Amino acid sequence: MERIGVYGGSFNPVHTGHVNIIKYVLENMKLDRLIVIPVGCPSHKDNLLLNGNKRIKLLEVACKDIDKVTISDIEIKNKGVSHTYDTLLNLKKKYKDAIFYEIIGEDSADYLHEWKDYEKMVKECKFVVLKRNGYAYRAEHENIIVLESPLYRYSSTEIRERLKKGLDITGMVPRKVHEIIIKEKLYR
Ligand SMILES: Nc1ncnc2c1ncn2[C@@H]1O[C@H](COP(=O)(O)OP(=O)(O)OP(=O)(O)O)[C@@H](O)[C@H]1O
Ligand SMILES: O=C(O)c1ccc[n+]([C@@H]2O[C@H](COP(=O)([O-])O)[C@@H](O)[C@H]2O)c1
Repeated sequence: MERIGVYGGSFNPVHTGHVNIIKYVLENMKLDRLIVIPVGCPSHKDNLLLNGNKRIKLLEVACKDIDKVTISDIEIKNKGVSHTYDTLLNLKKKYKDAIFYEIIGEDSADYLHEWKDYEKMVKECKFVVLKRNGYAYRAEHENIIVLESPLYRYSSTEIRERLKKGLDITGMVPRKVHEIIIKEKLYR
């Protein structure tokens, strides 16, 4: 059975932590494929995100050299609020005989029980939780796997704030992503 990782997020913008998480999970969960899904319209926060196609472009640049990774526009193309369970059902139609591993950080895991259709989702896929600074999540279901992952630095918020203040973000995002952010004056 194909092992498919699904990594959803705002990616506003993609940062070095995201990229390291992708590499770590691919390796440690022995995934055959990992689909990165930038959110279209978030259900749980204001939609003040950079345009979806720009976020996709930055993700493509960031993941260009990582085997087995694809960036999906499924949530960005769909009108309406994005819900992970709806996306999972869509993917299940396309990849019929696969096990899905939803990749999240501990901060997301902390309110996972509030996600739409959480009870159904936790029976139909597995969650893979990555450690995050300042959190101490404990799994409450056998399908939630907490990895003993390294602590990855950076958050998109931190990067947006630095850019607004005109501060340097070298190393916080992949080099090519940095170049585009500067060239196109994103997040100013
Ligand atoms: N440094 C990190 N360590 C562990 N998990 C992370 C890290 N950065 C992001 N994640 C996880 O990756 C997923 C997507 O993250 P997201 O795109 O929201 O980035 P973020 O840095 O948390 O953004 P923001 O600061 O805008 O909230 C979420 O489940 C989040 O918990
Ligand atoms: O489906 C839900 O109800 C739901 C509620 C909160 C968050 N999510 C998803 O969790 C992922 C991480 O969210 P965020 O805000 O940390 O980028 C992203 O793909 C969201 O769509 C999903």
